[in-house]
Amino acid sequence: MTLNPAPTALWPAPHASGAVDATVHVPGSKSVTNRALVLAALASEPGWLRRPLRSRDTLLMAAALRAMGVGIEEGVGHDGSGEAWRVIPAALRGPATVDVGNAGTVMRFLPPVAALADGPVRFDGDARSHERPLNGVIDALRVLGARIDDDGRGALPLTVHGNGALDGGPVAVDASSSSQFVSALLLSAPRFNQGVEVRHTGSTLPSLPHIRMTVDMLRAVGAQVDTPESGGEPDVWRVTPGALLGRDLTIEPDLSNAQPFLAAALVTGGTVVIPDWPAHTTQPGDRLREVFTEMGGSCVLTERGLEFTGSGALHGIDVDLGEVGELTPGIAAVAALADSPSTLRGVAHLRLHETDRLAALTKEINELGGDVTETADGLHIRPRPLHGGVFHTYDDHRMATAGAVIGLAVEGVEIENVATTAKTLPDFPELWTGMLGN
Ligand SMILES: O=C(O)C1=C[C@@H](OP(=O)(O)O)[C@@H](O)[C@H](O)C1
Ligand SMILES: C=C(OP(=O)(O)O)C(=O)O
Repeated sequence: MTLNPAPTALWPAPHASGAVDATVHVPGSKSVTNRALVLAALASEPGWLRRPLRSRDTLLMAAALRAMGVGIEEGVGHDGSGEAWRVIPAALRGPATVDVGNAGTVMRFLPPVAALADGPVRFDGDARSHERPLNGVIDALRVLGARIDDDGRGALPLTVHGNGALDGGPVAVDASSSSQFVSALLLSAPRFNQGVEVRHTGSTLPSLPHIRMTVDMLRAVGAQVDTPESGGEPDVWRVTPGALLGRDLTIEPDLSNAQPFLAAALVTGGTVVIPDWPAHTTQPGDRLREVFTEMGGSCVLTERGLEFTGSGALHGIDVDLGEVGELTPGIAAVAALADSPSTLRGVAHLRLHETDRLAALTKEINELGGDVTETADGLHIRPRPLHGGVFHTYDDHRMATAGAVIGLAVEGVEIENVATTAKTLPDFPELWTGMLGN
C-alpha cells in the first residue's frame, strides 16, 4: 500500500474537557442494510426497509440495484413511522454499470446478482477497490456457470455477462481473506437453479458473525439454509433454491459505528447511551460490551438502550479480534491511551480492508508519539504519552473515527479527510460534537 496521503482538509478533533454524558442515536447498520437491499431485490414480491442507513456504501448498493432494474422508492414505512425504502423487485437487466466505490459489500455481493441479469454488468470502483480481493467470488461464479471478463488478477474491474439464470451447485472457496466471499454466494443462491453448496477450504475464516448475519437474514425471508451450526459439516453452507418473501424490516443501529461513542465514555470516564441497541444481534459490534468492559468500563442494557459508563481507568487488553475485525481501529485507539500494553490478534486480513489498517494504525499512532508494532496477525500497542499532530485516514472511515477517539484525550490532533466517514456514517462530525455538548 502507499502511505503517502494527498493533503486534504484537516478537522481539529475536539478535546474532551470532562466526562461525556450523552445519548447518541446511531444510524442503521451498513451490513444489515446492504444485505436487506440485495435480498429484497431478489424477492418475488415488494418489501420495505425501515430506517435504512443512507451512506456512501448503501447508496452505491441502491444505485447498482436500480441500474439492474430494481425499483427502490423513498417512502415511509407501513406504520407511518420513520423513513423507509420500498423495494420493488423486477427482472434483472443488463447492460448496466456498477460503481462499487470502496464498499466490500457492493463489490462482493453484487457479481452473483449480476449473473442473474439478462445482459452484461460492468463493475468498477475507487482505486483501492482494484486491490481488494475478489478472486473467491470470481472463481466460484465461474464454477457455478457464470461468464466473467476480468484482467486475470482476481480483482476489479470486471464484467459479468449475465444470461438470466445461473446453474449453481457445489463450489469450494478459500475465504480466509474475506468472509464476504461466503456471504456473497449465499445471498443470491436461492435464485440459482440448484442453489449452492459453499465449502470454505482456507485455514482461517474471519468475521463469522457476518456469515451468521447472512444466514439469519436469508432464513428471515424464507430461504432454507444448512450451516455448520445447524448440524451440517464444518465450513460448509447449503442454500436450497426457492422464492424469497418481501418483508418489512427495521434496520438495527450500526453497532460498529457506535464504537467511537462508547469509546468516548470509556476514555473520558463518562456515560453514553445508545438507544435501540438490539437484545439479540449478529452484528460484531455487540462484542464491544465485553471488550470495553475488560478495558475498564461497565454497561447495562435497559429500555433506554445500551448505557455504557467509563470508570476513569483504561486498561490494555490481549484479544483475538478475528471474528470482529472491523472493531480493530477503535480498539487500537483506546489501547494507545491505556495504562498497560495491548495485543490485538487474528486480524491479518485487515491489510486488505479499506486500507492496510495494520500499517496505517501503526504509522499514525506512532507519529503522535505512540509505540505500536505490527505482528504477523495484528498489533502490539505499548501506551506512551501522545502529542498533537495530523492523523491521516487513507480514505478509511474507521481510521477517522479512531483518530477522533485519540483526540478526546490528546490536544491538537487534526484528522485529515474526516469526510471519509461518509462511507458508513455521514453525520459523524455533527454526532461527535453533539455528544460533547457543543
Ligand atoms: O459482510 C459484511 O457486512 C462485512 C464483513 C466483514 O468483512 P471481512 O470478512 O472482509 O473482514 C467486515 O469487516 C465488513 O466491515 C463487513
Ligand atoms: C471492512 C469494512 O468495510 P467493507 O464492507 O468495505 O469491507 C469496514 O466497514 O470496516
